[in-house]
Amino acid sequence: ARKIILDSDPGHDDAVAILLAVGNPNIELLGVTTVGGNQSLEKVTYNARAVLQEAHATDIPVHAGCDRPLVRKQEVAAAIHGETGLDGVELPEPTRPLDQGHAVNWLIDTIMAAEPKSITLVPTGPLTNIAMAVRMEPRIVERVKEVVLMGGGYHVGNWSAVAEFNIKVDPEAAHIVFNEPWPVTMVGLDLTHQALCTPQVQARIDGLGTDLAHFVSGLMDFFRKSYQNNQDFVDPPVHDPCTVAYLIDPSVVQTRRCPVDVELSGDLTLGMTVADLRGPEPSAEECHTQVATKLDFDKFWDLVTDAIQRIG
Ligand SMILES: Nc1ccc([C@@H]2N[C@H](CO)[C@@H](O)[C@H]2O)cc1
Ligand SMILES: [Ca+2]
Repeated sequence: ARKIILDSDPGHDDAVAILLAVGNPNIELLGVTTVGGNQSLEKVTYNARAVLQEAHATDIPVHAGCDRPLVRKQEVAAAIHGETGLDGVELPEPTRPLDQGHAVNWLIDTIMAAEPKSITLVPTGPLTNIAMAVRMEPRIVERVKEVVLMGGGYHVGNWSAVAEFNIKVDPEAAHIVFNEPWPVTMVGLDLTHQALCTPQVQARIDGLGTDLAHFVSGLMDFFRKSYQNNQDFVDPPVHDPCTVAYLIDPSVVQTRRCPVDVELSGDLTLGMTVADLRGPEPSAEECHTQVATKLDFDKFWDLVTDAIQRIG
């Protein structure tokens, strides 16, 4: 199984990413780390613990990380995820205490103790924790198998005309992560806006009939209303699990190798992930970054539904 660490800010779609990682047998979720993003660090950390509780996965450690960006002031996405960061459902009381120690230290210790190239980092929030870990222990860059992150977009923005929330909230952290010489797959909005939870998809999930199925459906109801009211979408795009789905089955997500860098000083373009799609596609030896382009919608939702069913 593919060993992963989910660095997240739950968040409705982060929650689905956690469930996909817990439910799919080809993924071994080593732990969840949290970062301030969709809501405060305290709220997203509670939410991560509650989602794992709901999935009966109380063996999975949760470590809290950075509560704000490296440089800039914190911004949350309360309009999308609500005051709790996971509005729309009753959250179970987590029985597993929050694991002690800062997420950045746990990330470094876990990666340095593991077989080289055995752990995949899956960030689905602002990249503050990952950037801090890289600066504290540069050797994690050569030891990590790859980074598959939800963030950015080469033609799409959602927190500005051209920038995506996870990147724009902490662009300096993103700049660090994209410029280290490790394999980075950017699963950006170009891809995740295809991962729409249509009423048909939601009905199929709800139809599983379990408490967890209804929990996920409740999350999607809230997420749909938020997206309708704030982003003029009919159906909500469930961004974060696209990263895990790609790791389970690479055929679910088509990619294109290209240079990607993060704008740090543009008035209009701060936080933009600038992908250079010109000319022939470079090789992996020439270019360590790739972007996700096309989603296999049916395969993706099959994986999500299957994981929810397997958890029971
Ligand atoms: N409008 C909006 C803002 C933030 C997010 C969160 N940030 C990423 C998408 O921008 C996802 O990780 C999601 O959790 C989603 C929608
Ligand atoms: Ca997220």
